[in-house]
Amino acid sequence: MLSKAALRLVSAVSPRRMKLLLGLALLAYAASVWGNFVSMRSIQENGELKFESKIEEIIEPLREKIRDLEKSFTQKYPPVKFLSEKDRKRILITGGAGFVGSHLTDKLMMDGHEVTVVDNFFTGRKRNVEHWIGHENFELINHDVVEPLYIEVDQIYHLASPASPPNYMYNPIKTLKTNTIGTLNMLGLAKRVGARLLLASTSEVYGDPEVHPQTEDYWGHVNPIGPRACYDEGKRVAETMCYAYMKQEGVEVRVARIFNTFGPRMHMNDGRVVSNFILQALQGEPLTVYGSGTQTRAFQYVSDLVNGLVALMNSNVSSPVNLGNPEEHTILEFAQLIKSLVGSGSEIQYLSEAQDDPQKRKPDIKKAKLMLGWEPVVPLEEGLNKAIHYFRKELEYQANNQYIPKPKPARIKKGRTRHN
Ligand SMILES: O=C(O)[C@H]1O[C@H](OP(=O)(O)OP(=O)(O)OC[C@H]2O[C@@H](n3ccc(=O)[nH]c3=O)[C@H](O)[C@@H]2O)[C@H](O)[C@@H](O)[C@@H]1O
Repeated sequence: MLSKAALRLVSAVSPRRMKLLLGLALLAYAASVWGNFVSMRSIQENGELKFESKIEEIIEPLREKIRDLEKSFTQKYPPVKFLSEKDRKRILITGGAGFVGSHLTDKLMMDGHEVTVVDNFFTGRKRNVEHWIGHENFELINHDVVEPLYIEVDQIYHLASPASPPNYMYNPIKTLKTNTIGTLNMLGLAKRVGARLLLASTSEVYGDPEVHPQTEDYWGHVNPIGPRACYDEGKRVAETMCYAYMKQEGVEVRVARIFNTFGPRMHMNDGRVVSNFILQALQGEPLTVYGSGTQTRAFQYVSDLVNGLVALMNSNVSSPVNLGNPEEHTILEFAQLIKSLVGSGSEIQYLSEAQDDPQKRKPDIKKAKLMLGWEPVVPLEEGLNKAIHYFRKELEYQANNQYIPKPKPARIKKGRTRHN
């Protein structure tokens, strides 16, 4: 039926119309083919777009990570002043990676000087100065001052020596060598290059003092054969060497008698009273008081000491100067203060008295006030809170990275025990 009707229609159409119709059909076919092609392309393009945006989603966080890594590799240093050639000094700090030395390094670097730190890392740590490594004004040398050193400098801050009683008693001969041979070497260097040398001496030169508070003209009361002598006598002879080089060789010397100092970057195992009490209070352990706790000390915050050292170095005072905070406390009062600042319920544990422990100590700082215009400005509690914050962070750090090495068994060789 349908084919008959179609035939009739076709025969009714003239050949011209037929051509037109065929042309139109061809055009429609071509259009439909093109349409399909275009829609397929757009599906494909859409797919590609989606694929690309998916890849972008994955890549962007990776790019972000690379940017972060690049940032962490491009070391950012603390801000440093620009000093003209005339004002910029080449400064050597022996023991510059230690507790006091590293704070002094920070100050002198930020003031715009060129600083060379020399340390044998017995009590110092690279970590204390790592924020300067790579800076054009900074150099770190792993060197023991017991060996000579040949460098060109304008000023020498000679701080190298263990300062905590357990550390300096650990190897008394080494403590003596550091304070005698080490000081001779540094004075020799100062003489050779015409540098000024500041010796970090100590309140321990007064021993267990019979004069209170201690003035610079007091000669002291030291047991020359006791357990503290390696440090006390080592520093006393170091002072003697400074003045011999000054008189005989014309070396410019400065001598700072440093009283008890505390602050961040004290070693966790330092063993001095401030770090011991803070760590004990933070961990809820008993605070170990040696003896009755009635012995006294006066504690200064490290930034005050650093300002005093720089003021002394740049002054014209060549005789010894006390640098300390005259606020005196008994050790027991000090234990109670730290307990309350930490908010700790730790007990007080009385242990036997340390041999030759000075029974009272407090600096007379009239000379520093008058001749350097210096005095401590950081209140004890403020300084202690900073130190507590530091040790709290150190404990957290330790807890997250704790690595307890297994003790190595002694190696047996040919039937005999060898000490590793
Ligand atoms: O901190 C310092 O700058 C000084 O430290 C020590 O001198 P010392 O006063 O004996 O320092 P600590 O070991 O902190 O002792 C202070 C007092 O606390 C007592 N102490 C210490 C540690 C402890 O856990 N418990 C405790 O009661 C000691 O017996 C002593 O009476 C060094 O010998 C000095 O050279 C140094 O300048």
